[in-house]
Amino acid sequence: MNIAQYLDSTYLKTPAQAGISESETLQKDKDLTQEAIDNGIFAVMIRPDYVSEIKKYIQERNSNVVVGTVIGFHEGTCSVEEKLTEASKAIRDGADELDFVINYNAYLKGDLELVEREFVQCTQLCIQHHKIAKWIIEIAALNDGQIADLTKRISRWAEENFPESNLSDIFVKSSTGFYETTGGKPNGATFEGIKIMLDHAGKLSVKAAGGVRTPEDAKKMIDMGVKRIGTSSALALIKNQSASEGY
Ligand SMILES: O=C[C@H](O)COP(=O)(O)O
Repeated sequence: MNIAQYLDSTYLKTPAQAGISESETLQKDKDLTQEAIDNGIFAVMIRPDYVSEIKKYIQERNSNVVVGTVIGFHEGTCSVEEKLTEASKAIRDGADELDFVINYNAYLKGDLELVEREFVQCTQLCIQHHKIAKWIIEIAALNDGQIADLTKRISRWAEENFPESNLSDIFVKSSTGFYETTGGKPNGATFEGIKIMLDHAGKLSVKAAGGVRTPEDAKKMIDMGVKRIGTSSALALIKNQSASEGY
C-alpha cells in the first residue's frame, strides 16, 4: 500500500502559535509542499492566508499536489456567513479542498438548525466550484453516541440536499488536532472513533486526522475504510513505512 497517496500533509499553526513570522510560516508551507512533491504525497493542508502563494508554488513546478485549507479553524464557532466568506476567498485563492470545522458547540447545545444550515450552505458552495468539502466533527469533544449521531445527520443532510452529487467527495473528518483534552485522553483520531464514523457515514468518505504518527496506524485506518489521513508527520510516516518494508 502506498500510504503517501492517502495523506494530507498538514501545517496549521498560526505564526503566533508557532512564535515565528508570517514569512517564516510561508517558508514552512513551501518546505512542506516541496516534500509533498518529492514524495508523492497527495495534498498539503495549510492555513487560508498562504493558499495563493502555495498554489502558485505548485503550479510553477508543474505538480499535481492538491492544496487544502481549513475554514472556521479550530473551534468552528464563527457564523455561517463568516465561514462562507472565508471559504469563498480560499476558493478564489486556489484551494482544491476545504476542511470546515463544524460548529460542534452548537451541536452540543442542541442547535441542530444552525449546524444543518452551515453544512448545507458551505457544502453547496464547494459543490458549485467542484471542490472537496470535509467536515471536522472534533470527536474528542463528543461521546460515542454523539459521534454516531452527528455523522449520521451529516450523511443524511448530504443525501437530502445533494442527491445529484458524488457524495464520496464530501468527507466527515475526525479532528482538528488542536482540541485540548484533559487526563491524557487522546485529542485526535482513535480507532474506536473512526469505526463509529465509518459505520454511520453512509456514502460519505471518512478522513482520520489528529495524532496519526505511525505507518502501522495509518495502514490500519485505511484498511478499515478511511479514504484520507491528515497528519503533521507525513514525511516521518512515509520514511518509517519505507524502513519497515526494507526499501
Ligand atoms: O488536520 C490535521 C491535523 O491538524 C493533524 O493533526 P496532527 O498535528 O496531530 O497530526
